[in-house]
Amino acid sequence: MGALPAGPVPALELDAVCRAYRGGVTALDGVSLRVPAGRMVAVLGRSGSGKSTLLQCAAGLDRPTSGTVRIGGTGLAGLGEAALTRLRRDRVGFVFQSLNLVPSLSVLENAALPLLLAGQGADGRARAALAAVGLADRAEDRPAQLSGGQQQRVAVARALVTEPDVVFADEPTGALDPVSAAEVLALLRHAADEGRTVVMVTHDPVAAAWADEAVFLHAGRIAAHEVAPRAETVRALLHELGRGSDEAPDGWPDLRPGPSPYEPGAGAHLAPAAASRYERSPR
Ligand SMILES: Nc1ncnc2c1ncn2[C@@H]1O[C@H](COP(=O)(O)OP(=O)(O)OP(=O)(O)O)[C@@H](O)[C@H]1O
Repeated sequence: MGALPAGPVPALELDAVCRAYRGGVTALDGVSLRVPAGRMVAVLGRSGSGKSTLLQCAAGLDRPTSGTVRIGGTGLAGLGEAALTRLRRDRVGFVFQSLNLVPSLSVLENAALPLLLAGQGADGRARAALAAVGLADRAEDRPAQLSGGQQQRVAVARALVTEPDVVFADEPTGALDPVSAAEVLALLRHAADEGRTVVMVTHDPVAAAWADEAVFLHAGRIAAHEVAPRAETVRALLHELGRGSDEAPDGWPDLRPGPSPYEPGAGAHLAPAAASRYERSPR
């Protein structure tokens, strides 16, 4: 393989990442992905295509069998557990579908949790993070006193409280009604517009339309990607994908073993985000 062209360091870079599980399942089979700072990427694909595994490997929660993951140019493979934990704590935020809020803690304490765990003063920053998600007045409540959408906004506040470079979101809107989902998506979009990188796994074509790019996984490989995705085209691609077997569906660009669409500079042609911060306008 030739030397990579020089360019700005991507916020997130996966190079030929494979993840095989015992028992012979290859969940990821040579995934390469480069995401510059300030980009929001949606990861789609049918159940079992490897989306969660991709997120786990990219976030340093799981270690690939082979291939490399870099966050801000730092290779994760070379880090010991303590350094990896620090990197995750300082530079990465997570939002999960299952929220993971601590019921016995207040909303404010939940938002502050990453800072508290790091032994840092948390109150001011956590209040600011709560204000940013519109929940300043619910700081003293317990999570159970909030709606599902509000709880997910607390989870977003917690993910952003450390001002991370990269935010990973796994089905962040899966359990929400459309209005609450739009509120959460607007917050993630806003984070990207502020310069953070957002990688979001979703099954929802409408959610994917908030992203700058959509990546479609099929049998552990990137089968296609779409720049400035629209819900209708994402839906159509997912439909095609659903009809596929273990091979890339007919008519899909098979990107193996050619270059990744995420080579440096690949995003330079992207149109600026079409949406206002809190309301996604149709493309
Ligand atoms: N710990 C594990 N041990 C063995 N196989 C696993 C493990 N985790 C995932 N797999 C397998 O790896 C493949 C990819 O799983 P993954 O959870 O990444 O898919 P996914 O696209 O996120 O699916 P879903 O949309 O259903 O969440 C599947 O075949 C799954 O069964």
